[in-house]
Amino acid sequence: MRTSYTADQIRGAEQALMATLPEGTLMQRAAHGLAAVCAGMLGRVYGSRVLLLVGSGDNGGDALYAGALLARRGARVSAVLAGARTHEAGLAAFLLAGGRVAPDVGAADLVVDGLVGIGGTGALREPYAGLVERAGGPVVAVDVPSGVDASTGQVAGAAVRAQVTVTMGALKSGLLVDPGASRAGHVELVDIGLGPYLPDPDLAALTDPDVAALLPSPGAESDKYRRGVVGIAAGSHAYTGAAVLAVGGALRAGAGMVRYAGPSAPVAQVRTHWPEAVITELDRPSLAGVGRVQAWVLGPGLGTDDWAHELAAQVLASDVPVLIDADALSLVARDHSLLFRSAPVVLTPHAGELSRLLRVARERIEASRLEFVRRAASELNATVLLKGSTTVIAEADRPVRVNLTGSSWLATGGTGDVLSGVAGALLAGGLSGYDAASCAAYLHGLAGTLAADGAPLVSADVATAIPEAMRSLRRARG
Ligand SMILES: NC(=O)C1=CN([C@@H]2O[C@H](COP(=O)(O)OP(=O)(O)OC[C@H]3O[C@@H](n4cnc5c(N)ncnc54)[C@H](OP(=O)(O)O)[C@@H]3O)[C@@H](O)[C@H]2O)[C@@H](O)CC1
Ligand SMILES: Nc1ncnc2c1ncn2[C@@H]1O[C@H](COP(=O)(O)OP(=O)(O)O)[C@@H](O)[C@H]1O
Ligand SMILES: [K+]
Repeated sequence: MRTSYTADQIRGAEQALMATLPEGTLMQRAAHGLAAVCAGMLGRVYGSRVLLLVGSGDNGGDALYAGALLARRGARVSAVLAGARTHEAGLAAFLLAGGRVAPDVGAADLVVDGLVGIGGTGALREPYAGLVERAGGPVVAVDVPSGVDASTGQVAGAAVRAQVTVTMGALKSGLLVDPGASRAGHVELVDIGLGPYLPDPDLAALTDPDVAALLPSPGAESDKYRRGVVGIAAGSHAYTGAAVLAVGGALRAGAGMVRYAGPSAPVAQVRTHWPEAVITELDRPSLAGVGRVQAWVLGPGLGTDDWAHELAAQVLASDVPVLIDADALSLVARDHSLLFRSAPVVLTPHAGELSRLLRVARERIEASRLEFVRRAASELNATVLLKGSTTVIAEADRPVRVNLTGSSWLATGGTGDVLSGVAGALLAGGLSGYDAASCAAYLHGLAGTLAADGAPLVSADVATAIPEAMRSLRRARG
């Protein structure tokens, strides 16, 4: 499990650790780690040109001490002092090591962004914003890319786009969640001894072994019913493909059995693609003849008419976990009373669907994914998986899970339908909503990466690659 923290949490831990150490120790540890990463990026340090962007706080201090270490190894290091103040001891060490102060940015083999770290608030002000725009060359960000909110990943204006971010002591949540995550590039963590002082994390991210340990796998006593039967209420005369994809996701993710219920047009498609599915053709919105399931997937391609509403109401009146996706999210947005039930609910909206559920503009949700996924989980009393370039999963009183797998090739029609089937199979297999959603996002992202392999994929490829993704996890676990 990887964990991350807000700026306030980091500051609290740093203060507790600092109280046990001689003054300046932490900054020296930070600077050594930073200089080592810079040296690795430069390859040959001697004779290279390094430009430091130095702000008024300790983030600038880290940059100056690291600049001093590089200057001692023969780099030509210059520093633009952008703040009203400069870290005094850091500047003295930098000048003593042969660094020089420059009036403005110039050509460099490496730019070190020490403008602001966890002390940054809001959009970058001038002259910082202008420096960020003008500086050329590969950038290593100190602690967080300046302009990215360390706690949330929000970017309010100009922000550094780093190749590498060297972060001190522990990951900051803003490095894991877009838009901040895509500004951070590759993240290197420098151990400064903060571990024992860290509180419960703000975010948690599953890793290969975590997911391998959580995934259900059949034992000697298993049969198809014990492995989990998933019901899929999806598809309509207008949208048949979504049903095929959701059923495919559930089958490939290891459901013991998939029961599909829908009208004649998607039934014909599902029957053709998935002879394994047990199908009930519905001529009216009733689940009377469908048989028992351990979890439902409700919504892909379902439509939003009265027929769909009635079917959704029946599914939600059951006593098993229900995953609500796509059109069923629109039904719920119009009629929140559908969510009044005691069995677990997992919602899997993208930002547009969450915008309808919360009545908040889509752009605001994309800019502040953590805030709105938390709000949705608490207001709707459900596990909420918010899809997109960063997928985040929230449930009341648990750390938000952030998904670290995936590929932007997944941004293509129908991949969300596959995800709903995968998550449904895991719910039916006995995982909680929180674990089923997190593991499904992880597998789906991994399968997307495997299926794309650097080129376009179609959503059915993602379902096909789910077993390979599972195998790769189990291989990693040994
Ligand atoms: N504590 C420790 O043990 C360790 C800390 N470490 C390091 O210290 C960093 C935190 O240092 P910090 O607290 O001094 O804050 P920091 O991020 O440098 O910036 C604060 C100043 O920036 C300014 N400013 C803010 N927003 C702005 C904006 N939008 N646009 C423009 N300016 C803005 C504002 O200054 P003002 O403008 O008010 O003069 C504010 O005072 C941390 O990230 C890590 O790198 C490591 O060495 C490990 C040990
Ligand atoms: N830029 C991106 N990077 C990574 N994953 C993405 C990106 N954009 C979309 N995705 C993923 O692709 C899937 C798209 O789902 P969704 O929006 O429901 O599409 P559809 O409704 O067409 O099935 C989600 O799992 C989402 O997280
Ligand atoms: K920075």
